[in-house]
Order: sequence, then C-alpha cells, then structure tokens
Amino acid sequence: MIIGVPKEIKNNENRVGLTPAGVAELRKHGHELYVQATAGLGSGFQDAEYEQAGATVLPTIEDVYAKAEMIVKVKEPIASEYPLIKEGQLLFTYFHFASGEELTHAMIERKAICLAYETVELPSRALPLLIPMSEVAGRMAPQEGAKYLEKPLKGRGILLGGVPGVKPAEVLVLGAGIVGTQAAKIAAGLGAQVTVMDINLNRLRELDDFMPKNVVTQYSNEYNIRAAIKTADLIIGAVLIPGAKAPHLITRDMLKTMKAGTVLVDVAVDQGGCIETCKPTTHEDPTFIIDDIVHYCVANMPGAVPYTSTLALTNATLPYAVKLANLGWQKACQQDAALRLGLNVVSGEVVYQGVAEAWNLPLVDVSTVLEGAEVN
Ligand SMILES: NC(=O)C1=CN([C@@H]2O[C@H](COP(=O)(O)OP(=O)(O)OC[C@H]3O[C@@H](n4cnc5c(N)ncnc54)[C@H](O)[C@@H]3O)[C@@H](O)[C@H]2O)C=CC1
Ligand SMILES: CC(=O)C(=O)O
Ligand SMILES: [Mg+2]
Repeated sequence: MIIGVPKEIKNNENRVGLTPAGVAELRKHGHELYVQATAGLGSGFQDAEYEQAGATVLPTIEDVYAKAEMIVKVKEPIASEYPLIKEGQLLFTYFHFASGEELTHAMIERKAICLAYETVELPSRALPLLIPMSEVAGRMAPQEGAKYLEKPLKGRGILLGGVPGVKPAEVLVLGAGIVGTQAAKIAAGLGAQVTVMDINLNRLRELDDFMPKNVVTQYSNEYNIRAAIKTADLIIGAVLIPGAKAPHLITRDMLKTMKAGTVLVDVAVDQGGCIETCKPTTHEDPTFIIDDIVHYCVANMPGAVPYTSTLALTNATLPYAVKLANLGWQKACQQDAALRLGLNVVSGEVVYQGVAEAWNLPLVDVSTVLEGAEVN
C-alpha cells in the first residue's frame, strides 16, 4: 500500500503520525512510504532519519495527499486539507466527529474512509488508541491547572500542595477513566486534596484500592457536583461517552457558586466538553475567563509534549496501521472487531451511532460498507 504522512498543521501540534521506526516496520512489510518534509521535526525526527528508514520525503502536503492510499496522521484534517482528500482515501487519525459538524460534512462530501483512533474499541471496552494520549493529557492536567492557579495567570494564587501549616488546594476530577486516574495520581503526588467522581462504582472501588490517602472517591451526580465545586480550586473534566458528545456536568449557572480564580481544565473538550462554558482553545491562547473562572480547554494537549506523545501514540497505532496496510481497510475491519468500531464515516455514509446522533444524520450499518470484502 502507498502510505502518506503529512505534517500536522493544527496550532502548536508538534506530533507526527509515524516515527522512523514505524516507517521501517511498514517498509519491512513491503509498503511504500511518503513523508512530508519536516513532518517529524517537532518530535525530534529529521527528514534524513525517515529516508534512512526507507521513506521518500516529499516537499509539500499536496504531494503527500496526492500519492497516498492511506494517510496516517494525528489530528483531524483542518479546512485547508479538505480539498486534498481523495474519494476512497483511507484516513487513520483522531477525528472527534461528535464535536465537529463542519468536519463531519466535509468528510461525507470527500467520500473518504475515516477510521478514527478514538473509537477503536476492544471487547473489554478499552480504547487502545485513545489510552496513550489520555495518559499524557491526564498527567498534564494538574500541571496546567497548577500553572493557571498562579495569580499572574489570573488564578486564585494557591499552591496545589500547600506548605506545612497551610492547607493544600482542593482538586475535583470528574471521570475516573484514563485521564481522570492519571490526573488524580499527579495531583495527589503534588500534595493536593483530591476528589474523583464517576458513575461507575466498580471503577471507584478500584481507585479506592490503589490511590494514596489524599484521594477520595465520590459518586458522580448533580447534587454532589454542586456541593464539591463550591470549595474546589482546580476542576478537571475527564468524562467520556465513547464517540458521543460529552454530558454537561457543570452548567453555566454553577460558575457563580465557585470561588473567583478557580481553574477549570476541561480535557473532554475534544468531545464537546463536560463544562457548558468550555470552547476549544489552542496552546497559543489556552485560557479564557467567564465569571472570574479560568477556563483551560486545549483540544490537543499532548501536542505540547511531542517527544513523549509521538512515541506513546505510535507505540499503539503502528500494529493497526500495519494490519490496515497489509489487508486493506475492508478486510482488516472484517477481521478485527476493534478496528471496525473505528470506522466513523465511510464513502459518504455515517456508520458510527454517536456521530449520526450528534448531527442528526442517517446511520448506515457498518456491515453494508464492508460487504464484498473477502475474509481470509
Ligand atoms: N484535550 C485533549 O488534548 C485530550 C482529550 N482527551 C479526552 O479526554 C476524555 C476522557 O478520556 P478517557 O479518560 O480516555 O476516557 P475513559 O473512557 O477512560 O474515561 C471516561 C470516564 O468517564 C466516566 N463518566 C461517564 N459519564 C460520567 C458522569 N456523568 N460523571 C462522571 N463520570 C462519568 C466513565 O464512567 C469513565 O470512567 C475524552 O473525551 C478524550 O477524548 C484525551 C486525550 C487528550
Ligand atoms: C486524543 C486527542 O484528541 C489528542 O491527543 O489530541
Ligand atoms: Mg484532542
């Protein structure tokens, strides 16, 4: 298969879809690789390393899209990339369609095959291609929160860990999945008093077993959330309903009940956010303030730590990229139920329920787009 790796063009997105090691692995399986010049630079990979691994480096993004049967990247295509996408071209990347109406319509119109990292799902319900970036964003969330709690950055001016004789800050984490767990661990490590809420009691039981004493768990409901936000200094949004819009657990009216200078880090912003007032921001301009509450809503947090994130992401995506390249998307998705769940928009049809519901579009059963693919 002919595989293309364009340079990411989202604001401050320094990750890249394949490392030189990934290129070498795909070459070993007999595939042709085209990488856009300087695509890996932000993650520490020179063009020459890609060439040594067997890729051809092409000067422009147009060249890469024109050549490739499969595009492997990190973030969703942005508007300037839409016209480059060819009918039937396989795009293997994050999409977050449930928070991108324009993107959804653009991909329907281009008749591309959109296989979204974030909805590839194992029978255990784990999301293997979201987990590594959730680990990164979860660990970053208290770090960003601590920064914006500083007074010059418009926060309350409180140190997460306090000092001897002065109480630590209170951190509320909504959602006890991958992001929430990592966030709680780091916040606790910095000495904060942490409360983690989830609707999954079994998950809260697990956390209760292994978290340090300064992490407590509480069932997530509106009553408990309304009470907890009054005293919280830092609130981290980490809920997910896979492939669907996030529920608004903190609504506009609740901001007035919080302390001025409270910081909200809504990691779930890429699925629309679990805080009603959150709107996606960029690393260049990450925060805004409503009712004296600092909102941090960067939709590609891991993009700021590409040396860690690119390796973590490609560790997880490469085996799937190899499978797609070896078998073609139809056979690969016939054979691998996890990969099949990654199909969101195929040849102009929406095949993922959460996306169809988000934008009121007809849902086509995924089996109909896979018909005719022979299974070995
Ligand atoms: N902004 C960014 O740069 C990044 C954002 N993310 C996003 O972070 C979000 C969380 O991802 P993961 O932790 O991997 O998901 P996850 O599936 O591991 O965890 C989500 C948790 O939310 C819980 N939940 C659902 N409804 C809830 C409610 N009403 N109250 C409390 N908890 C509830 C679930 O039970 C689950 O434990 C996703 O939207 C993901 O896309 C992930 C990585 C980077
Ligand atoms: C998960 C995601 O959207 C990101 O890593 O940017
Ligand atoms: Mg994101």
